[in-house]
Amino acid sequence: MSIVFDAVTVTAEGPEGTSVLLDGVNCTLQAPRTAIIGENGSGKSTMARAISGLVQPSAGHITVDGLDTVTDVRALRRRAGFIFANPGAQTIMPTVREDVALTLRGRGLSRREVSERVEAALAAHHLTELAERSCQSLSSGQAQRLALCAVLVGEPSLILADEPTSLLDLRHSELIAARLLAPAAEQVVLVTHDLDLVRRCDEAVMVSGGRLVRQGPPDEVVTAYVDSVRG
Ligand SMILES: Nc1ncnc2c1ncn2[C@@H]1O[C@H](COP(=O)(O)OP(=O)(O)OP(=O)(O)O)[C@@H](O)[C@H]1O
Repeated sequence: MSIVFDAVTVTAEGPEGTSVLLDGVNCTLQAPRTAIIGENGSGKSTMARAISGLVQPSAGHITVDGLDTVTDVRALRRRAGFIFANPGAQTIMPTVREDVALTLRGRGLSRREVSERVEAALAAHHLTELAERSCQSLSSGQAQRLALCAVLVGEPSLILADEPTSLLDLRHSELIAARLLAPAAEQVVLVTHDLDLVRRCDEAVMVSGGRLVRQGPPDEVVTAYVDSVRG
């Protein structure tokens, strides 16, 4: 798969006028696992949200395997799974099991197939014991695991994950990192501050002030990032 940013600018209107969130970003992301890194407010989440079509460029275009993120958004949503930074916003159904099953609705699967896939996904994310719990009653880390589980059960070709391990304890960070870095999807794009996780990806890009300032092997990009912070 290939994600192409072609002269992408994203702006937002606020009380203080127009803010530039992304500023003329050009890049092609095609490594199986790409990490987006940078300081708070640099534009990482905006990049991820723009790839998913949740945010629209005010200039330029983004394509995912040739699908335009604005005009082909429905086709794109069928292929991509998005894990938000605030996982509580992502649960729709009352219980954990129902929320995972929702992803498989409308796909023409038999009840048995749905049930088998849901139970396997719950087990893989250590959620079986919480399956009947109300989504609203989960801790933040449990909600983050549920969000990932509900995305992965749909077997998307592309996973966009915004800080997927930020709320997790060490054991579950490892579990989720392993799930994301294993070939769970053809392509995974992660926004993260976890530099160990970045080093386990195939490529990294660094964003600063809404611009893409570096792209390359994770070790090199992490070193440039650390140097830029420490001066
Ligand atoms: N709707 C909006 N209106 C105005 N400014 C916005 C809007 N959304 C984001 N921003 C600003 O755009 C900039 C980039 O935000 P973004 O969420 O992409 O940063 P980030 O790199 O993901 O940061 P963090 O590491 O803190 O999650 C920030 O300065 C943010 O305040």
